[in-house]
Parts: sequence; C-alpha cells; structure tokens
Amino acid sequence: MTQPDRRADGAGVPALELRNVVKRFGKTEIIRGVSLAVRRGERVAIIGPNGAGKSTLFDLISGRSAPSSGEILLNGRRIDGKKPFEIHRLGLGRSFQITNLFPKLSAFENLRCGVLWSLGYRYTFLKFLADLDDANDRAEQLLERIGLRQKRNMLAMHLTYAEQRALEIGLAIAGGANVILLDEPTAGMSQSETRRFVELIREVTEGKTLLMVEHDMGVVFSLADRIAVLAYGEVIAFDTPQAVRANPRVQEAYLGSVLAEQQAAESDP
Ligand SMILES: Nc1ncnc2c1ncn2[C@@H]1O[C@H](COP(=O)(O)OP(=O)(O)OP(=O)(O)O)[C@@H](O)[C@H]1O
Repeated sequence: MTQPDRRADGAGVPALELRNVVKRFGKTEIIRGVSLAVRRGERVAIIGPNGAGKSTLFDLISGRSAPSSGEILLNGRRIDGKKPFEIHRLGLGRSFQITNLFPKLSAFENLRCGVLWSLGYRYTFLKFLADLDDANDRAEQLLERIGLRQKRNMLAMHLTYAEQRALEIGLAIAGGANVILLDEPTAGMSQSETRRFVELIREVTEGKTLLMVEHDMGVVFSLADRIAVLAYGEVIAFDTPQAVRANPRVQEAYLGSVLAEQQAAESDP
C-alpha cells in the first residue's frame, strides 16, 4: 500500500483518512476494518445495502461515537475519539438525515447561530458584539449561496422540505468547514427537487471535500468522483463510478438489484 505524502504544506495529505477502523456494538463488529483516503476537493459517495454500516461510519467520522480501534485523520490530524464540536472546529461539517434546524428561528437566524457557534462564541457579551458583524455578513453570504435570500426572514418551520435541507447544508458549511458530510441529502425529494438540489450541492461544495451517503444512484453517479461501496461493514470497492458500475462483486452485493429497481421504476408509466 502506498503511504500518503506528508509534505510540510500538507498538499499531499488526504482531506480525510480512515485507517483500519473497527466499530463493535457489544460483540458484533459493525465496521470491520475500513481504510479509505479521500483526496482534497474530491466528491465521494458511500453506497451499500441497508444495514451495511454507512450511518455508523458517518457517526465515527463526525465524533458521535468513537471507533473500537483504528485511526481517523482530518487534514492529517487524528480526530478519532474527539467530541463532535471539536471535530467541527477542525474543519468538518455534517448535515444529518434528521433535521437539526431551530424551527422557530428564521433562515437567517439559523445560519447566524451556526456561524457564531463555529466561531467558538463563549457567551461573553463583548466577544458576542465583536463577532456579531462578521457573523451577520457571513450569514447573508450563506443565504445567497444556498439560494434562500428570498426566504431570509421566514421561520425554518415554514420553509419547504427542500429549503430546509438546503438550510441544513448552509449550517454544515457555516463554520467554513472544508470537509462536508451529507447524509442522504436528497431523501424524500421529488425528481425535480432532486435535480435542483444536486446542482446546489455541486455549487456549495465547489473546492471542498464531500463525503455523502446516498441511495439515489442518479445523484451518486452525477456527483461522485469516486464511490466507496460498503457491504457488511467492509469496503468492497473504492473507485471511479465507471469502474464501480462494472465491478462484478459490487453488482452482486448491491448495484445489480438497485439499478434493476430504478430502471423498473423509471419505465413504469
Ligand atoms: N447503537 C447501536 N447498537 C447496536 N447496533 C447498532 C447500533 N447502531 C447501529 N447498529 C447496527 O449496525 C448495523 C449498521 O447500521 P447503519 O445504520 O450504520 O447501516 P446503514 O448502512 O446506514 O443502513 P441504512 O442504509 O438502512 O441507513 C445495523 O445492523 C444496525 O442495527
């Protein structure tokens, strides 16, 4: 196996690296020795059957739970075992399958909270005042970036589902994270919403590193530079979309049945 380059400027260091990561719940090994290196600026999709361990892997990376063994590195720094807020401040943003918005705050206020929180705002009044102008500016820029400027003052609870998901992505990038995890970003969306959302994800993650769990193969194949296939807690393939699609082991474990289902759904009048 080739070792990652460790130059002083960090240019060759993967944005995110997992080294032989294992997670057990009781005696059951759910993640069974996963190693992955995601390059800077790369968009990677994690796919695999239900129960393969995709969400568990995201929880390990974002600090919601700690690996039983192995190492996780963000921009070359060990993060395994750190708390979610520490990992967030080191440059990792995550949007969840389940909404984590403040429903009774406006779109703008949600983003401003995200910015202030990521600045490490410590509830001292002077620091709050000093940070507020910056946070306001940044929240306005984020609103623009996620296409919600017109909905600036609308309470999050009154936004459409797709707008709420966009706001979550805004929160994930509010702190200037350069590695973004998206958990099923287009789940529950109509086909037209999904198409628009794919473009939004593409724009918002430009120049950043993206790792997403996604079941919609249309989304996966249009966004991902590489695809990691997880089956029974192991990565059975990590390659370009074309190579993954052609891989017989992947076809057998997952993709054959999923693509057949999608084709059947599309040809259904
Ligand atoms: N806290 C836990 N305690 C025990 N088992 C767990 C726990 N969390 C997850 N599991 C088990 O780990 C396995 C992997 O679950 P996980 O949710 O990571 O899969 P997934 O690939 O994300 O599935 P899906 O595509 O359905 O969301 C499942 O068998 C699940 O029951």
